[in-house]
Amino acid sequence: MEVSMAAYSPLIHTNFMCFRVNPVSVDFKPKSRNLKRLRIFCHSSCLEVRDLCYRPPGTQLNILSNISFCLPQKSFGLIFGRSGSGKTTLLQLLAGLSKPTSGSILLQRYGEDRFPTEPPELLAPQRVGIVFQFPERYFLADTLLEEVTFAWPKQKGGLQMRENLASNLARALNWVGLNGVPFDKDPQSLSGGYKRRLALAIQLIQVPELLILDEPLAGLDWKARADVAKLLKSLKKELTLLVVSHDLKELAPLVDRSWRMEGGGVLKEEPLPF
Ligand SMILES: Nc1ncnc2c1ncn2[C@@H]1O[C@H](COP(=O)(O)OP(=O)(O)OP(=O)(O)O)[C@@H](O)[C@H]1O
Repeated sequence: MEVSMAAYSPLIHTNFMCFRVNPVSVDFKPKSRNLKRLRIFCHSSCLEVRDLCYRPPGTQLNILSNISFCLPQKSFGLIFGRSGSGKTTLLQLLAGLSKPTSGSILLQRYGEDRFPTEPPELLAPQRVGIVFQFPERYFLADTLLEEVTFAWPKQKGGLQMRENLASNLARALNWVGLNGVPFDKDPQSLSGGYKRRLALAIQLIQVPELLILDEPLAGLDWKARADVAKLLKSLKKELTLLVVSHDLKELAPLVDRSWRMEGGGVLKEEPLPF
């Protein structure tokens, strides 16, 4: 499902995140076919989604039914499944664009002893970054600099936040490989792959706790797809990524956990189907 500009524009610029934590060692039992049960170094926090249900206002049918899963910090989760099964709807709930009918979206933190440090906290939408399908369709500005700074706070009181964002800007552009591109370049003149990089950079400036991507390879040529997949692999070293995609083979090497969304909005952990 594509998202209207009205829904997208404020979101791409307003989802902020504020803090990061250090990794500790925990047991991680991936069910993916290609991964043995192993003990890896990870994760001082974990996204925990519990019993999430969604029924659009005024309807009788649940689009999402009792969805529960967890995704450790700095890992790559992939959701696949048939068109219309509810994948985009789930991403919209995680990003705070819609409110769940019931259930919760939490962040559980762990101490060095690998036990929870305190009860899980609600994951605020400001700490989630989201890149929608075909994000370049929603670019608004005439220059790269205007695009990345579009929704930075303009009022006087926002000075501190502007300074923080500015100090992250170079790092974000560097991260996605846009550091050599002139600030006055028209975003629409970039190649397909570089437009995706720009959409990612806008989210990375805010260093999200969770970065959500809806069909990140859709509509790109083979070279750009390979480049974006490589970029996602490098982002995974620093961020927690949750991706919805039909491009399973290209993303498979990155995947730590995968789930199939079935009809009726039921999510089941499942290895990739090939
Ligand atoms: N506000 C709404 N009211 C009624 N039905 C809705 C609403 N939002 C989504 N739907 C329906 O919910 C179902 C799930 O849609 P969604 O876009 O989440 O599926 P998807 O798995 O992401 O599909 P695709 O892979 O094609 O993007 C669809 O049948 C859609 O028409």
